[in-house]
Amino acid sequence: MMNNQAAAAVHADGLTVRRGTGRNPRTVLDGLSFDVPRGRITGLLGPSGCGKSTLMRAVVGTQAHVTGTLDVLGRPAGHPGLRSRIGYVTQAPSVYDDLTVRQNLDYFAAILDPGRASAERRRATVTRAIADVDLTTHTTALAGNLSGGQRSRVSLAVALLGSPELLVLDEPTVGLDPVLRRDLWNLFHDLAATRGATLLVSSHVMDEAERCHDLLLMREGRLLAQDTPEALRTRTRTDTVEEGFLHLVDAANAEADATTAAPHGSTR
Ligand SMILES: Nc1ncnc2c1ncn2[C@@H]1O[C@H](COP(=O)(O)OP(=O)(O)OP(=O)(O)O)[C@@H](O)[C@H]1O
Repeated sequence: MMNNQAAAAVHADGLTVRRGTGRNPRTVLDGLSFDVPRGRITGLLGPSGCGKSTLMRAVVGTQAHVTGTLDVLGRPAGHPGLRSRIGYVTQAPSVYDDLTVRQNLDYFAAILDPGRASAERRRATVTRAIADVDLTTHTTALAGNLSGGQRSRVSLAVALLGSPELLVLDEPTVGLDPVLRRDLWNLFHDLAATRGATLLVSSHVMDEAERCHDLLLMREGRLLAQDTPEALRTRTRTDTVEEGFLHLVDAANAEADATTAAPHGSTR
């Protein structure tokens, strides 16, 4: 029998995160338990503020006040040995505006793979990463002169440099036109299929859910469902993941209302 937990790229059990300062920290992730399977694309979907970025920060090890179990590539999240195995792209592109696209990539490649002896390998890696994100015609452009979408793709190229086993991408398609969005999703599928990478991709656009292999649907810091898009549609008897998500939200609300309205004589 396959051991899902051992095979998972990310395994969470009772994952809880409290954020905020002072005497009133808020629970923003509330006891999440899930697995992110290896070599597949898992979409992390839910409305703005539901906790997607916090979950991603916990996975890459940059989030404080994390409790419960959170294992990443077989090690506790945040373990130093995971740094080179994970590529992380935040919502704010982290590129140097006064460097060209190629110089940005050269800079980060030199940190990952330093030394004169690896210069040729670095050059090839940089060229491939630029091609991956379709910026070959912009290699000599200053990052500061690029559009928002192009800058995001430079960030993504940086994350691809080390051929990471796990890519954590926080809303990578925000602000992109439909053609670029499609091209990026094709790239994500290619990375999973040909390089065996695991991708955890967040979005609040539900139609992007249809492009994922697996889904984690979140709402208000809780997990509403973990399913494939098809299984979710079938289970909720809906035509789209968006309708399925709304169905689950309505069911959760009805359950909460029923609990609140429980009769006084209840034995609970
Ligand atoms: N530094 C912080 N201190 C306290 N609470 C925070 C902090 N940052 C975020 N939060 C709260 O944590 C919750 C989850 O935020 P998070 O950024 O993870 O959501 P999200 O789903 O990624 O939202 P979006 O799609 O808008 O990026 C929100 O209610 C937010 O207000």
